[in-house]
Amino acid sequence: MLTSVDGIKGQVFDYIIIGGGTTGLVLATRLSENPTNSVLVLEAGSAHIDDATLLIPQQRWLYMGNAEYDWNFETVSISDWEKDWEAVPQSIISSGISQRASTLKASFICLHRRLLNTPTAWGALGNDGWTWEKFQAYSKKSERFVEPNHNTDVLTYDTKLHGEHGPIVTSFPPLISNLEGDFRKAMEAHNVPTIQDPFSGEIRGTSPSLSNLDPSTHHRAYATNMYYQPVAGRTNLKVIVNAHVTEIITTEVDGLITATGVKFVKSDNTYTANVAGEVCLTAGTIMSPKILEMSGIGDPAVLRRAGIDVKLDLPGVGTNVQEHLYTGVTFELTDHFAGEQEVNTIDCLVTNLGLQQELFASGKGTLNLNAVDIAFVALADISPELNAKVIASLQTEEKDAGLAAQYKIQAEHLREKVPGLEIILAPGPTKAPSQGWDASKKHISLCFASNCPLSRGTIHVTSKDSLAIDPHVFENRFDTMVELVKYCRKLAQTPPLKGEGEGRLKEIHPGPDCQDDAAIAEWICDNVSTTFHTAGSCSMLPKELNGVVDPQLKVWGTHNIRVADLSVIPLHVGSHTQSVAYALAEQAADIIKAAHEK
Ligand SMILES: Cc1cc2nc3c(=O)[nH]c(=O)nc-3n(C[C@H](O)[C@H](O)[C@H](O)COP(=O)(O)OP(=O)(O)OC[C@H]3O[C@@H](n4cnc5c(N)ncnc54)[C@H](O)[C@@H]3O)c2cc1C
Repeated sequence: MLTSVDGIKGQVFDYIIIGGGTTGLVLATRLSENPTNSVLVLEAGSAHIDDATLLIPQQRWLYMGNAEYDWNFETVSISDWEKDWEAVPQSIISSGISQRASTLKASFICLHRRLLNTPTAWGALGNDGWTWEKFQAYSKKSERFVEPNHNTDVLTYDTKLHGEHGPIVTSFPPLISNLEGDFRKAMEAHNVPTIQDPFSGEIRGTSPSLSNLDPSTHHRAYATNMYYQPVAGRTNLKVIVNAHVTEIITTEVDGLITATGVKFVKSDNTYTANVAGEVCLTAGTIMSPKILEMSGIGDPAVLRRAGIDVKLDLPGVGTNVQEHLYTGVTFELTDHFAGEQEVNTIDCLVTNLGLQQELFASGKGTLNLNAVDIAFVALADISPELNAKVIASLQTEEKDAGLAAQYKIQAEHLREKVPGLEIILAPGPTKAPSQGWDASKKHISLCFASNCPLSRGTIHVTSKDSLAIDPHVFENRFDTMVELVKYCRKLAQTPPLKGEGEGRLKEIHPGPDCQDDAAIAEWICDNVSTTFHTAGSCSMLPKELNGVVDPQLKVWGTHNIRVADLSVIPLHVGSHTQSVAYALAEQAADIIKAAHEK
């Protein structure tokens, strides 16, 4: 239950979970299944239980950048830009990475994907027990799939691949764009097949994406309402919100750092919560390394610079940060019909939001519209020449041992055409109307993301209060993004997506004036964004490969501190991360339970 600081006075908990977001609430729910375990969750954000701002997924403009919901993190300037990065406006750079605050950690459009090769790669990087089979089993454990009863020609699936009894309801959005069939045929014309259901793990191709939406309410289904709320009455599970953790309190026992409690600030007062069992960090990729460093665990040079006493020399903390990069080409739709059906786009959310809000509850209207079709492709699909160039560069570049092990796998993936790029058929523009489009018209975008980054960023404290997030995103060239722009343009000219005659897709961003590679690269610099899929800052890797946690998710050199959020991913997934976070947390819960049953 939600509790006050007084509600935990004098208690010593079996588990303290830092961060009540996606992974934290899964862990809290599972660890408190045993009534003899006492579990405390400390969450920096507010509760926002039953908050329509979050429950209606398409209302992202209400929470993005709103300090009540959003941490509004900013990155530092990109440090090693291939071109003269002084010329790049700071706004692009500083809008790099941001995460949401609150127990109600929510995602945008809620797309679920699973990619076979990545959990296998985590195992190959020295992590016994991390396999595709386990990942698939834990994904199913988190999921309750509801079959669609509309657009069944487009919304294909294989029930065998989905969970039936898990907490997170997955379904397809009630409203689709109606351009999906034409998009698939255009992709097929470029030798990218249509696949029935990507949950098999073989995702190369175009397929319909699931959303974490409850079709009985049309609301977002996520950790707060699907894991936590049903068990909120458990007396052994306590959650304090608006509790900002600043430090894990430790002592040394038998040469291992051992947590005895957690320091947190609430309403400007500092408190300590005591632990007898374990501290589990689930504060997310950006804040988990910060909390470790604030606790004296990290690279001694970083800690000393920030004025923090070194308790444990662990140089991997805050390194190996990986992110997906995202933007899109936007087109005005000059013909509003695909065959007999009108194309649905989100433009009318700008011109007639009131009507759309009225329609929402009945499952109608544009607030129920979501992107459905995503094509996952390999770099070799869009440019065999660039693919060969990147593979060669991975073999010759100098790097540390941890990165060398990851690059070896990334080169294999590139050779084997493992999809590392995605193209999304998005039913709307990529920018706000103030940035140059007319909301009285209809728009679609071919959005794209580069999901298997070669560069690695860092997240480190610079003092006791400040954090430097340095994404290093363009260190390994942005030719891939340039090729993706060209590929999306080619797709827009491919029948039947193109439409009749001159075509129905009139490009407005970047627009016809942006043609040569240098101009496209410049446009990308100005328009690229995070996908909020940041991972890797507390990587699960052998210590000698710069790892932070072992395969049991325990911080190397500690007795009872684990990290169980997306920061432990040692090599980024080529898919969206939310379903990965649920599966990871389910596996983490079993690891922790097993450790204490011994
Ligand atoms: C805007 C946005 C859109 C997204 N869209 C999608 C999507 O469409 N599909 C998809 O698959 N994925 C999406 N994601 C990604 C997905 O939501 C994340 O990968 C996932 O939630 C990560 O889970 P986590 O538990 O690691 O971290 P989080 O869910 O971020 O949880 C961390 C929690 O810790 C809390 N915390 C941080 N520091 C402290 C502290 N010092 N003390 C106490 N608490 C603290 C935070 O407030 C937060 O609640 C999106 C993410 C964002 C931000």
